[in-house]
Amino acid sequence: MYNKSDIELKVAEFLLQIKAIKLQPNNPFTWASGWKSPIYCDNRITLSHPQVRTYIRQKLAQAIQEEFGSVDVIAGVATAGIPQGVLVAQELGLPFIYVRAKAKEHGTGSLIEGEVVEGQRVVVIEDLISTGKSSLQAVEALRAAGLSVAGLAAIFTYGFEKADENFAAAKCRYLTLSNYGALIDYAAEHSIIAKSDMELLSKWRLNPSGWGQGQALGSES
Ligand SMILES: O=P(O)(O)OC[C@H]1O[C@H](OP(=O)(O)OP(=O)(O)O)[C@H](O)[C@@H]1O
Ligand SMILES: O=C(O)c1cc(=O)[nH]c(=O)[nH]1
Repeated sequence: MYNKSDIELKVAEFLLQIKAIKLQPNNPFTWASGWKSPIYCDNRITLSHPQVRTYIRQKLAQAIQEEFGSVDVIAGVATAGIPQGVLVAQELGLPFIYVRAKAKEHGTGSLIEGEVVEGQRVVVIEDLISTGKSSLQAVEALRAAGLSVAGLAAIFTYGFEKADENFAAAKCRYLTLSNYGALIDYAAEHSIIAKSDMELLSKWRLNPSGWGQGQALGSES
């Protein structure tokens, strides 16, 4: 049986343990959306840890079966969603395709790689959702190619309202194994993140799109 809150906390624990969660308030990360952020969740590091990547692969596969039912093909979002998607496709014994951020400019000129079969039911695999823009760009490409998108599954979401709005507008369901709330709960319970950083994260989380703009870095108030 798939117990969501246990999985949310277990994945958060793994991400902290393997140092996939990075904090750099004084040297903020620039996200794909252009937002500046004191935190970065690098799910790519899970690939270097067989125990962690196996857990993620198995739990994503289980969640997909429970939430989305029968599926014909798994699609990965380039680049970080590709290896995770391959692992899930292997676990489920399904074909795999992937969606590039933009069409290849030489060779086949493809936007989607692999065997694209119109009418197939696909689940899209992403590593992480911030605004959801990268994920939904892949969803739209798959729909434009004639596939039916059952939903999207990712390892982690920041749980931003913006992402929920974007997925709702695109009429696309999504699930994630873990999220920012679970990460903060786990870190607080086990005193993993320093109090000063926890306070900074609380302020950041109130206005993530505006954080780091027009203020001295590391001293936002
Ligand atoms: O929800 P969003 O606001 O779109 O942000 C999340 C996206 O950002 C990251 O990809 P990135 O573009 O950094 O590239 P990569 O996957 O090639 O590493 C991540 O892998 C997601 O695809
Ligand atoms: O929004 C992003 O670009 C992003 C944020 C994050 O924490 N991790 C990541 O891989 N991408």
